[in-house]
Parts: sequence; structure tokens; C-alpha cells
Amino acid sequence: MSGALRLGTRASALATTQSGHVADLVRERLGRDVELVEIATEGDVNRTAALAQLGGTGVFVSALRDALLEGRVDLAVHSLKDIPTTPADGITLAAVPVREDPRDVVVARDGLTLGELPVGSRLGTGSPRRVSQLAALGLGLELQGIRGNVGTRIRKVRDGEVDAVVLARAGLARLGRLDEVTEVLDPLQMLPAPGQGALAVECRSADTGLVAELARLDDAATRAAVTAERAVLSTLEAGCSAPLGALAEVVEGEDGEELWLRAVALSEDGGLSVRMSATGPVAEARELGTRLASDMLAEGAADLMTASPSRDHQ
Ligand SMILES: NCc1[nH]cc(CCC(=O)O)c1CC(=O)O
Repeated sequence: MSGALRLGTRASALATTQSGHVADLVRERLGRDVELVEIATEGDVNRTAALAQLGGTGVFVSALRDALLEGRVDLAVHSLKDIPTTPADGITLAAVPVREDPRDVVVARDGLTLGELPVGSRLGTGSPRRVSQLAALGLGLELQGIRGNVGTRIRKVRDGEVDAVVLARAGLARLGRLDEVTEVLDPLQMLPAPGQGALAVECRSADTGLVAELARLDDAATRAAVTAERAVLSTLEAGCSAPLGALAEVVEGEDGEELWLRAVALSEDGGLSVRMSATGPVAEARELGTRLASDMLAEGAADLMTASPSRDHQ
């Protein structure tokens, strides 16, 4: 194959930065020329409707997949945490490059941390996962649903519309805005969304040559971690935005490297939760996630989450 590869991307600052990063990897590692092709999605065009009304974060993903299947682009880059766990016909997840730090962070007024925010402070987040875990901390914060891209959410703090927001550290890192962070949240308090901080590089399954080439961008440790996290998500049959956190890390065990997986499922108000962890071989990531989720189901995890009425994005 020759000629420039066309890489489909959403037009937001975060999406084009992520896509630019993957384009650089393709040029460096595969020696291929790449051009970015911006694809408008319903979620970008319609900024007023709640994401849940538009069909959840899937609206961002499906426009790029349509562009792939129609041959308008050759590969597409998404935030992995926005991708539903059910595979799409004709699309292959060809690479998951090295992950950014997956933790969530706080951006608060006056450099404050969560614990320093006075009772009644307004904290903006549209994510049930963040809302439930923040509520569970019992800080007396007033949680407000907000939407918008990373820049918009930070501006709401600057403008005094809210006192703080919680965001993925990875997004800020990619945008070069880590200086705005006032606290990095420990996973003990706030488990990230499955796949948070990782990128997904997709292409057409029929494009077998490109599938093989893109596999060289894959990072084995990241792939194992997100496979375990997403197995929790699919076994619990949760949407991509359920009140569910999961984080897997490759750690040094007694017999060498192993995968350490932690997960929590909560009721939307954070009042009830099932939290568990397990370790297993890195090569059996999916089994580890499935097993942990089954144990969580036995403790009533599904009932907790289905009690939650609304589903929005992470
Ligand atoms: N749901 C929106 C979204 N999708 C990916 C990221 C950040 C990058 C990442 O998590 O990989 C964000 C913003 C956020 O959650 O703060």
C-alpha cells in the first residue's frame, strides 16, 4: 500500500491533539505518511441536548466508524473510554498505544483540593461515575451536571459558575494544561472509567494489511489493563457511562509481572457500593475482569447500578 493514510478525527482540541499524537506514531514507527480528516459528529454539532438524549458517547464513535466503513478515512482515533464494549461489525481495534496516567484530577478555584472546598461548594461533572464516588466521600458538595469539552469545563471554574470540576488527567496532559490541576485523585477515592487515559486506533477489519501494521503501535501492558477493565464493564452489562470505576495495573508479583484489578459499582447517590480487587496473569486479562465482575454481581452490583435512572458520559 502507498499514499498518505487518512486519519479520521473529531474536531475538538482534545481529539485533534490525540489524533496528532497517533499520526506522529504512525509516521515514526510505520514510516507512513498521514493526513488528518475532521469528521463532524452529532455530539459536536448539537451542544444543547444532553448527551444521553443523543444516545450517549456512542454518537462520537459512530460517526468516525461510518467514515471508516464508507472508505472516507483509513483509520480513526478515539478515547478508549468512550467506546462501547460490544464490537462493531467490520471494525477492528487495531492498536491501544501506551496509556497516559489514568487518574482523575480536580481543577478548583484558588488552588483548593477536594478536602479544602467548603461544605456546599458547587462541583461540576456530568458523569454518574464521578458523581457517585464524590457523593460517597461525604464532603457535602453540591454536584451539578455540566457538559462541554475540557476547555469549557475549566472556564466554568474561572467564571465562578462552579467552584470545581473533576476531569481526566490524561485530557489535560495531552492539552498541555496540567498546570490547572489543583489535586490528583488517588484511585482509593476515585477509580477512573474503564479505559480512561488510553487511546483506541480503529480500522476496517477487511484492511488486513493495515490491521497488521497498526498492531506495531500496540502496548502490551496497556492492552492487558484495558482488556481487564472493559471485561468488568461488559460482564456487568453497564453502559459506557454507568456508575462504575475500574483500574488495572501491571505490577511486580511474587512470580513476576501480574495484573492487579480494582473495581467499584455504586448507586447513583453513592450511598451503596460494591468494591473488589483481584490479581491474575497478564495473559489472562479478560478472564480476570470477568471473574471480578462475576464476584461483584454475586454481591448485588447489578441491582445497585440499575437503580440509577440517568446515563450520561464519563
Ligand atoms: N467523556 C469525555 C472524555 N473522553 C475522554 C476524555 C479524556 C481523555 C481520556 O480519558 O482518555 C474525556 C474528558 C474527561 O473525562 O475529562
